[in-house]
Amino acid sequence: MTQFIKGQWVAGLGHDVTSKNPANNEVIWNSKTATPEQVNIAVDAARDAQFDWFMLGFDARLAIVEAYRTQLEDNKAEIAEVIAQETGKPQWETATEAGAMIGKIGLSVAAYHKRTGSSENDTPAGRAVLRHKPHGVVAVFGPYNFPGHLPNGHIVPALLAGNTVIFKPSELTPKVAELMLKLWDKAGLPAGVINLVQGELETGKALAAHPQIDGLFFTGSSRTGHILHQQYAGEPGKILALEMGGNNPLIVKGVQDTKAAVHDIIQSAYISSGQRCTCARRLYVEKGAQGDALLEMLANAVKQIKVGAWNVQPQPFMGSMISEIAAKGMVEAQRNLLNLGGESLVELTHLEVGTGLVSPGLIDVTNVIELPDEEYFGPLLQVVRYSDFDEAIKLANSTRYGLSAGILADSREDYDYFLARIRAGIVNWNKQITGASGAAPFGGVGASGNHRASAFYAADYCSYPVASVEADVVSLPANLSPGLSL
Ligand SMILES: NC(=O)c1ccc[n+]([C@@H]2O[C@H](COP(=O)([O-])OP(=O)(O)OC[C@H]3O[C@@H](n4cnc5c(N)ncnc54)[C@H](O)[C@@H]3O)[C@@H](O)[C@H]2O)c1
Ligand SMILES: O=CCC[C@H](NC(=O)CCC(=O)O)C(=O)O
Repeated sequence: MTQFIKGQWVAGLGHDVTSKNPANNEVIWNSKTATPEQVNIAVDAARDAQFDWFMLGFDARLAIVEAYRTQLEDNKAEIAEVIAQETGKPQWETATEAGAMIGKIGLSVAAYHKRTGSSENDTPAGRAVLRHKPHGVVAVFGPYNFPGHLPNGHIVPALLAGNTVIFKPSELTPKVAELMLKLWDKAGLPAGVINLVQGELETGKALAAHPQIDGLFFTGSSRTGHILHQQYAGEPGKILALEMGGNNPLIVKGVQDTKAAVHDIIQSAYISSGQRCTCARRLYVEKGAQGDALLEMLANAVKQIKVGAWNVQPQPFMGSMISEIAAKGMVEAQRNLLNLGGESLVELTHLEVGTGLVSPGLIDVTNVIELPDEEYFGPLLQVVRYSDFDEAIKLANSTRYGLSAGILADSREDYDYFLARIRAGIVNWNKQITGASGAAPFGGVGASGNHRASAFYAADYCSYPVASVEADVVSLPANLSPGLSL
């Protein structure tokens, strides 16, 4: 029983699907997909439950969301283990993902009040009241790389605002989604308020195209996000929030502490085996001796990064990629860059047939005339040597994406110059460009998002404002308009 519809666990009626531990190919979950008919039933259930959920009021909804937080806290170790087992990320890292899921509750409550909530002002025309109402029934689509934290970042604010939800997780991480729904169920969420439909393209398409959803909150690839955006053309009444990928640049300029810079570069490019939307993909390093020294130290450090299965001790920095297919995709991406004229500084290799384990790679692409503007979603950092700062910024901006960007530079002036010119939703100075805070808005421009930032601003896309002018009784104005007599 792996679909959760109208408060009941039911079997999928579609085709067989499995989920595998990518570090050893062992099957850890199997089921059948939800059919389009089951998606219809889930949407109907969410529609039936929505008004009562809204009318419960914020405090009653919050009490249930807080009961969910208690479930997350009580089951934190299991959540971290299931995420690790299904994604391949090491346990030290998935413990932080489970922690972020817990932290999301407090942040979403604060954001609800700060970004939405209600307010009143007396005006000459009457009492002006601002309230926010939920959109209604919303679909949440999640990615595989943060299968708990990122869907949670849509679901929690959506429920707090009074929406009901149909959640379609990544087909690569169904077990994490199932565990999340078990915890919501234990928290006492009324039937139909959240529904889970598991499956692949057929299930996702049926949900995204359903006429009875009022909004869709998506985190995933730019490719899928663009398909959804086209699908929603001509649907101004539906809210679409797209959180997509990036081809993120990091510039190094005038840094004294080379070792610290190398550390920030590694945390930017190789954490989660390069499978974060915010990961640095392109590194701009000044030509000359200082740049040569930095690259030498970086290459040595990259060669020493420990890679291994999620549960080995001592823990590796990088776990497995999500699948063998993803690992092979990275080997292919590297081959493509080499064919275009790239020069390998550290080779990315597929470490074990049948697994997603790869070693991290570093490639100098300075001589590639037309660098593909692609998000290679794995541990392969492209290095470009530059001659002057304006050239580096121009190259950094030569992407259709605009998610994260950063500069490592000891000069405040250089940072200000960069900040004014770089086009991205997350711009960091002397800090890694991964690990964004949930207390800030999180979203990109260009092909990375549609101006509906998530994290602290997720509250914004979970409701719409209602402006009212009110008086307790009907009363005549002191002066009637010219030409009126009563
Ligand atoms: N900006 C962000 O906040 C953010 C965060 C995490 C990941 N990402 C991006 O996500 C990507 C990795 O995740 P992924 O590979 O799981 O993404 P994906 O686009 O393949 O899948 C995301 C979700 O969409 C569904 N889907 C795929 N095609 C669909 C279609 N045609 N119609 C409806 N649903 C469809 C999938 O089943 C899944 O649930 C990377 O590009 C990464 O940069 C972005
Ligand atoms: O993979 C993409 C996002 C990873 C992560 N970003 C966040 O967690 C945003 C904050 C939030 O949603 O609460 C990162 O930047 O590493």
